Amino acid sequence: MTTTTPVWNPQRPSGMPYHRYRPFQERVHVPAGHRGWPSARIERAPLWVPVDLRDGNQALAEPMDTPRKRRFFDLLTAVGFKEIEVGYPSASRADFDFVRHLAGGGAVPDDVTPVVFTPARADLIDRTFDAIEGLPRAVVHLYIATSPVWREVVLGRSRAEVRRTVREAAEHMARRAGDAPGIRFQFSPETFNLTEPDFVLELCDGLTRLWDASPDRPVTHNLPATVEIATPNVYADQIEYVHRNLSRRDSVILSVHPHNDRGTGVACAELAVLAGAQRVEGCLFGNGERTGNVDLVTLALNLYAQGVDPMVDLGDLDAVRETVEHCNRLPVHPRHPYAGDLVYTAFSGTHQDAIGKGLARHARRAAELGVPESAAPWAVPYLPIDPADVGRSYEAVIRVNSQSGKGGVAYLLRTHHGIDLPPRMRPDFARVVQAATDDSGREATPKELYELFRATYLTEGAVRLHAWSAHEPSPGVHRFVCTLEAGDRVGDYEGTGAGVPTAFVDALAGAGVPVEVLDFTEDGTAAFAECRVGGVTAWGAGTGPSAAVHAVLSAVNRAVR
Ligand SMILES: CC(=O)SCCNC(=O)CCNC(=O)[C@H](O)C(C)(C)COP(=O)(O)OP(=O)(O)OC[C@H]1O[C@@H](n2cnc3c(N)ncnc32)[C@H](O)[C@@H]1OP(=O)(O)O
Ligand SMILES: CC(C)C(=O)C(=O)O
Repeated sequence: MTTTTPVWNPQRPSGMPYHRYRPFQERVHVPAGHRGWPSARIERAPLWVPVDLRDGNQALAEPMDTPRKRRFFDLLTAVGFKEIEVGYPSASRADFDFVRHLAGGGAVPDDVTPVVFTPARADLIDRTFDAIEGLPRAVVHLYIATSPVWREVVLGRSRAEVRRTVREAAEHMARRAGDAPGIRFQFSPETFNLTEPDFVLELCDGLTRLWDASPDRPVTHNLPATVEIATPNVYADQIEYVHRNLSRRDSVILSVHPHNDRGTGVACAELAVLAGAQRVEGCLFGNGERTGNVDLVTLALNLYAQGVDPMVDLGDLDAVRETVEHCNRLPVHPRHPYAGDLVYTAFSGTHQDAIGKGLARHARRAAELGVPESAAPWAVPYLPIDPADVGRSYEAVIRVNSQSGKGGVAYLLRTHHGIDLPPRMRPDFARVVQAATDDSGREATPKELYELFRATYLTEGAVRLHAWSAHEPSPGVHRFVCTLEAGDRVGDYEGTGAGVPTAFVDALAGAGVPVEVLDFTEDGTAAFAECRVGGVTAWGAGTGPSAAVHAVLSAVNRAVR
């Protein structure tokens, strides 16, 4: 990359003290090696492991109590998660009690395995094992920070001392587990992404041996980006290096645990899976320490949007969100991928136009294929997935404000009120709507749009029609008899024509109001007419049984106004 500023870029030095921070290359050694991840593809979902009840929970101002944790746990099992980190039992009574609550029976489905988290201290490991007593299956997850800064600043231990601490903790875990068949082990070198790769391999391989892992009883090695420090490609290189160099690879489940400090947690997780990770830890909607853990909902639905089964059912995403918001007492952002209130909504005109056309084509395509719309292949512009697949209706897809255009306005009138404006009339009504929304500075609801439509096209004007009748004296010949008030003249008139509107126009001519009908459309709900009167052109509309007559009358009144 060039270091001199090109002439076309007028940006100036910020004055911020950026020089206080070091590039990742100076903080961590990323081994060069074979790099297969750039050309890999994700063809099936990794094992998702929600850590909301531990990592998410430890980041909350008010940690969850047992009823909230239980509600969250039930949601996770209902959605289809099969391994769930349920707490840090030695951290607090609330965490311990919840694990005891699960051990009490009834809550954990037979195919779900709870994970419990422990630091490398014998007394806390004991408390952890006391908590899981009675659970038929559990993963006991040991962690310790391993990177140089954490070793020096936090733990005050050398590499050798950390290695010894890990070994002693792991031996203690093995003793406590005895020969219980349902207990498996997990290890996390916390701050993996800042740790020397050879040290990670030394610790992980040592534990694979010590815990005697096998393909039938694999160990999980979980490699966290505890605090994100580099672009996601660096994390992918780090993961691929471990993936390719771990011993007894078939006895290891390689897991990742990205955080989101740089806002790239999702990218890190996806690239890590390309690089060989088989298991991903994260939280629903990205709760967690600081900027959060990687968001499992986004990851799962990103796969879904690529035609890969996410292996969790997020078909009622609003219900999932509601439970998570209740348990965490934190709102999900309206722009949050897939789940936010606004993520399937377009306000801007060209997007609305494209979505409206896309939805119409989707309906035609489904009909051609003879399948329901919910089964037809999806290709609607600006909507990466069908909102209906995650339980959203199309109702909020298009919303109108001053940024909107004719397509969006017409779509809302049609879908909410059954009024299908003819294409040539749409710009006319869009101008009316734009003037109103520019004046108010607000969105116009479908009800307000209808009110504007009514006030614009369905009101009376200077030319008034009093008593009238129409009949067809002979086939194809219509006769219109009426009393008309035009300005200060009132009189009885009659006209004939090929249809009711033309017979009415003939009567109008007799009353001294010469009208030329430029366009006329009628459907079951409404009629629309574009008329020219005295050189002025205007659109009008009518509804109900005399829609055709009122459409012409409305256009005339708008033209003579
Ligand atoms: C990245 C992560 O998410 S890690 C998980 C973070 N979660 C939590 O901390 C929530 C639960 N934590 C706790 O309940 C407590 O911190 C405990 C029980 C673990 C320890 O409590 P305390 O003994 O009061 O110590 P404190 O909370 O100050 O933690 C610091 C101590 O833990 C040590 N420590 C930190 N990590 C570990 C570890 N993985 N294994 C062993 N000891 C550790 C530190 O070296 C420090 O020891 P020191 O006091 O001798 O310097
Ligand atoms: C220790 C691991 C699992 C963790 O929570 C982290 O590094 O953020």
